[in-house]
Amino acid sequence: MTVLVTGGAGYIGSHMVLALVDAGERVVVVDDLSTGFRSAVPAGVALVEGDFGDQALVERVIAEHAVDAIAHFAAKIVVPDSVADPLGYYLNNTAKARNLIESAVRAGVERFIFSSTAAVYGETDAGLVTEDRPLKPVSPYGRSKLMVEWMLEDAGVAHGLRSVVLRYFNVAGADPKGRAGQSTRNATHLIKVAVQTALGRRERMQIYGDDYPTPDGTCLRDYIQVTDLAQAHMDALRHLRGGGASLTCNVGYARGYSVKEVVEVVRRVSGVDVEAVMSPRRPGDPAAIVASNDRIRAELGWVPRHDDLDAIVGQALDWERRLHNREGD
Ligand SMILES: NC(=O)c1ccc[n+]([C@@H]2O[C@H](COP(=O)([O-])OP(=O)(O)OC[C@H]3O[C@@H](n4cnc5c(N)ncnc54)[C@H](O)[C@@H]3O)[C@@H](O)[C@H]2O)c1
Ligand SMILES: O=c1ccn([C@@H]2O[C@H](COP(=O)(O)OP(=O)(O)O[C@H]3O[C@H](CO)[C@@H](O)[C@H](O)[C@H]3O)[C@@H](O)[C@H]2O)c(=O)[nH]1
Repeated sequence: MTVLVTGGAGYIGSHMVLALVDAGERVVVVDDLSTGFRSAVPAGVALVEGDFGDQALVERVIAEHAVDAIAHFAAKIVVPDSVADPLGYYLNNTAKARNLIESAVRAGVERFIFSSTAAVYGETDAGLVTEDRPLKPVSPYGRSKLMVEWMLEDAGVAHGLRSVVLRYFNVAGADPKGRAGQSTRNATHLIKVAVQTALGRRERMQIYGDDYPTPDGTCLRDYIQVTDLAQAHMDALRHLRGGGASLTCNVGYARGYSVKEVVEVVRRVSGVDVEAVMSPRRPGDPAAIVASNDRIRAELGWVPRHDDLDAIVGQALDWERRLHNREGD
């Protein structure tokens, strides 16, 4: 039995590949390396360079590797880019996911784990977001993912495909053993940008909007450590292999930090007085979004082990230093 990981050369997918290899699982990665890196796939793991929407390719991989489960990470992921290029996002994240789901059904793969996002909720009022909140995504990115959730639900009813949909909140940090991290070029994620600024890779950073209805006026987010997130997928895989029913779960720590608080943590942990310039709001950003994680704890037995923003920032700093030494990868 082999797990097919789409997007396994990317940031989060590569941590999932490590978790699978650490657990003794067989893995095959399909990745077109559009934002991922060959070097992120550990030696000994098969990397098929190609498009996950290419049904002939995917069905051949499923047959050749005896795939019994698919963990689908591959996507375009930048919220403001999705506002500028919605059709590109709907093609890659939605239309190609339709093909992949059809390939799973045709090839008899019955287990599917999907990387969804907190962006499916859109604006939320105060309090922790539970999975049954109304889904009103405010960006094409969020909509492109929500449609995949619906396809999985419908394919489950029609074809018996069982799925775990994981709605990640803001993913950050790196493998605590230093084997993987976020290598994304021109990254837009807050912690990565702040850490790069601390290390002098960027002169200054921007804080997008301080007039939100939040305690300090900047946006609140729930930062989930990437190894804890990979573990959620391992728990989901065990659930599906054990015959568990389809499920949708948030993955977050139920604790929000404002943009200003994150920048302060980066200043403290790095010892550098990062220059952060107040700027206008960025399109597509909801004011606050913090997860309830009761369901994933109860249904999948997920236990977070890395819920510590100082440590997350420390891992991101370590990885960024290492990346700099390896530039040209
Ligand atoms: N980073 C976050 O904070 C976050 C939060 C919520 C959800 N997610 C979701 O997690 C998943 C992984 O995100 P990431 O941060 O690791 O991004 P990433 O860009 O590092 O990884 C995406 C990977 O998918 C590959 N890819 C993209 N389109 C492809 C295609 N058509 N065919 C084959 N490969 C393709 C890229 O080359 C890359 O390796 C995405 O689905 C994203 O929507 C991320
Ligand atoms: O240089 C920066 C970068 C970000 N921000 C702010 O920081 C917050 C977090 O932004 P970012 O790290 O870009 O994450 P999000 O836009 O919240 O989106 C992330 O988190 C979502 C889930 O919540 C995922 O679906 C997306 O893929 C992922 O990019 C937002 O308020 C941004 O406006 C800044 O102020 N300055």
